[in-house]
Amino acid sequence: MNLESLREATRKQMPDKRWKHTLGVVETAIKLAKRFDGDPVKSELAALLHDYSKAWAIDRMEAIIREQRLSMDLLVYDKELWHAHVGAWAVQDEHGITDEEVLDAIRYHTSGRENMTKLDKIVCLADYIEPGRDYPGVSKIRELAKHSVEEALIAAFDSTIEVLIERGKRIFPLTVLARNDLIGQLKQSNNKIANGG
Ligand SMILES: Nc1ncnc2c1ncn2[C@@H]1O[C@H](COP(=O)(O)OP(=O)(O)O)[C@@H](O)[C@H]1O
Repeated sequence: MNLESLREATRKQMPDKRWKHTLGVVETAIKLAKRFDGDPVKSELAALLHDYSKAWAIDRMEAIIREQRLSMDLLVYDKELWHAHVGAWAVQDEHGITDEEVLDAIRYHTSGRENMTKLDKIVCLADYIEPGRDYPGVSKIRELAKHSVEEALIAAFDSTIEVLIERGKRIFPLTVLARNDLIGQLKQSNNKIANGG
């Protein structure tokens, strides 16, 4: 399947507002890939497909999670998390996408995870800072994203965790693990710099 028909198929899954957001994520992911030595081709593909199932009915997503045994523990957390796992399954099922790196970047774009790949980081961060995003703290995250994917993602996860706490919601633990891991990665790279390389 070529990129143009994937675009059309993806556009059909969502309302115009979500499609506009998707195009913003694509544009931002390509920029981040160029800035941080990522893979612009995979970044474009994963960004295009990241919200493939976002507008699907909750019942449809729940059925897929159960039938495909995607990640049963997901069901007790915010439904906003479901589309990422369902989307990774759907693009494989409907369009034969088999690149595990791309599928993982779709699957973990909302929560993050431990040991995020560069592609995971790029797609997740692009989703937080694409030009259409407007929420408290977004300009600080955009500023950080000019020099460090890790620092920007930590700030992004902080903002999500803060909102979840304010609203008294459960926190899906992968986001906490992702944040801890990114802090460790930053410490390591700072130590390397302090020790001369
Ligand atoms: N660790 C988490 N635990 C619970 N809910 C989460 C977590 N991370 C993200 N979410 C939920 O997912 C939402 C963001 O999902 P996202 O795919 O970025 O949707 P949108 O593109 O509509 O902002 C957050 O507002 C929050 O409700």
